[in-house]
Amino acid sequence: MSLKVATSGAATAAVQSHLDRLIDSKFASRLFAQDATLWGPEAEDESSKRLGWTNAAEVSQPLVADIMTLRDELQAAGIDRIVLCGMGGSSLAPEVMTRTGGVELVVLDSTNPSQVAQIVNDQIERTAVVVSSKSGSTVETDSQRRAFLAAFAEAGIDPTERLFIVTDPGSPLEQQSRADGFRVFLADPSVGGRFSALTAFGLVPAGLAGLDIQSLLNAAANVADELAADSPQNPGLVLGAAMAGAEPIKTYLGIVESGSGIVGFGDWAEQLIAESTGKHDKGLLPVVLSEDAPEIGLPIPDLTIVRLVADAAETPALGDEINVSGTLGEQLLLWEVAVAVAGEIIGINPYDQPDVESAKAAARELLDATPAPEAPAFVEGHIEVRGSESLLAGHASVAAVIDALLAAMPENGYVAIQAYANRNDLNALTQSRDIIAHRARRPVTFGWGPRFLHSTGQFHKGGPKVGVFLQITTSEPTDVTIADRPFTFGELIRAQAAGDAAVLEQHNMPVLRLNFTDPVAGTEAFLRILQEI
Ligand SMILES: O=P(O)(O)OC[C@H]1O[C@H](O)[C@H](O)[C@@H](O)[C@@H]1O
Repeated sequence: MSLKVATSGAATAAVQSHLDRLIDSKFASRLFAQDATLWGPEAEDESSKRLGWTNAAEVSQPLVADIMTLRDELQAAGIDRIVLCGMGGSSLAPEVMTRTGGVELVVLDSTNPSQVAQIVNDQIERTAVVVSSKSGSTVETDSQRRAFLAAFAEAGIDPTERLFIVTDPGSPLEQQSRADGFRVFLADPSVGGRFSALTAFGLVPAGLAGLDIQSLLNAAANVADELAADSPQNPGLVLGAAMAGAEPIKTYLGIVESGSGIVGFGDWAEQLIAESTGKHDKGLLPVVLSEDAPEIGLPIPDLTIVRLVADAAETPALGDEINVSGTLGEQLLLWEVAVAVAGEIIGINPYDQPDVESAKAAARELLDATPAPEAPAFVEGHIEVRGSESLLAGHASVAAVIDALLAAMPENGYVAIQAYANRNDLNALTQSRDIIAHRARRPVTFGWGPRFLHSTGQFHKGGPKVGVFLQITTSEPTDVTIADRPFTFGELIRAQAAGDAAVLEQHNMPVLRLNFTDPVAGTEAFLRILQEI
C-alpha cells in the first residue's frame, strides 16, 4: 500500500483552485525547511517554535532503543499491563497506534470517578504507568498521576520503578519528577501537542505496550520527501486543499473508515484538525462517521466525506468525496501536512488553541467557589434536566427539550453530544449519535468529556458559533479522592462539565444538560426517548 489521495467532484475543484498557488509559493518545501512565515506575520512567533514535527520521524530514532530496553526490563519483571495517563495530544496518537497494531494499551484520559477507579484498581502488580503531559500542568493528568501514586503506595510498590514521565524539558512535571527519583523521557519542545504523534508522546506508551515503533517511524520517514515536494502529486497538498479549499468553505469533514485497517484514526484526526483550525469563527469540524451513518446519505452541502480506504489507487473517489490510503505511519505525517496546508488556506495559525483555556478557567472558578448545586428545571425518571432558558421555557419532557435543542440549530449548524461519563460502562451512549443525526439531518459529533475539551472543544468555542450542545453527566455512586488536592474526581468532572457549558452559553450557543441520576438506567431511558422522537 502506498500513500495516495484521490478526489472527485467538488473536492477536485477545491484542489484545483489552490494547487498551483501552493506549488508556486513552494509551500511544501518551505514547510519541511521549517519556514515559520507560512501562516502570516501574526502566526510567526508561535510557528517558529512549533515546526519540529516535520522531521520528528528522524529526530525520534534514538528513542526507540531506550524504550525497547525499558520494555524488556518490565517484561522480565512480569509487568505487562501498560496504562497511559494523558489528555488530547498526549494520549490520542498512542491510542490509535496501539489499537491499529493490535497491542493492548489502557488509556486513562478521563476524570470520571468510576472509570478512574476501574483502571487504577485493576492488576496493579502487573501495571506500569506512563504519565504524559507536554506542559506538565494539565489538571486531569496530574490527578490521574496522583491516583496511581496512591495505588502503588497502597500496594507496597515503589512507584519510581513503575511510573514513567513524558514531558517537555523544564516543565514543572520534569523538575518534580526528577527530584522524586522518577525516570523522565523528554519530548521535543519544538513540536506542539497535537502534532506530537512521532515524538516521545506517541512512541513511549506505544512502544512499552509492544508496538513495533521502529516500523512506524520508518514508514513516516519514507514519505517525508514525497510530502516535501512542490509537486501536484504531493498527497499532503492535495488532501489539505481538498478538505479546506472549497469556496465557500465546507466546514464539516466526515471521516469514514472504509477498509484501511486503521482503528480509531478519526479520534486522533479530530483533535489535530479541530484544534488546529477551529478559531476566529473559522475552521473545520471533523465528524467521525461509520459507513452507514445518516449524514453520508443526506444532502448536506457543507460536508465533505473523506474515506480511509485500503488502496485509493484502486478505489476511485465518488461523488464529491476524498479517498485516502496509506499505512498509519505514513498517514500521521500526511494529515499533519494537510492541516498545515488547510491552516494556510483558511487563514489561521494552526499552532495555537486560544479557546481551550476558557473552559479550564471556568472549571477552576467553580472548583474554588464551590457553588450550591443548581436545581434541575424538571426531572423525568432517572434524568434531571437543566439548560439554557431559551430551550427549557414551556417544556416539561426530555423529548420536548431535545426537540427544542434541534430546532435552535442554525441551518448551517451542528449538534455536539458531550458525554461526561464512563466510556467503558456506558458505551451504548454512542448510539445516540446516529439517531440524532437521522433526526437533525445535519452533522453530529460525539465526544467523551473531558477528553473532547482537548480536541473539538477548541472548535466549539473558537469556530463558527453554529453549534447546539447536548451535555450528558452522570451521578456516580462512588467518588475517588485526589491526594493533596481540595477536590475529588467527582467534583472535578462536574466542574469541567458546568464550566464548559457556561462558556458555550457565554458565546450565545444553546446547551441542554441532562444528568442521569442512575448512569445505566438513565442511559437506557435516554436512548428509548431518542428512538421515539
Ligand atoms: O500535554 P499537555 O500539556 O498535558 O496537554 C494536553 C492537551 O491540553 C490542551 O487541551 C491542549 O489544547 C492540547 O493540545 C493538549 O494536547
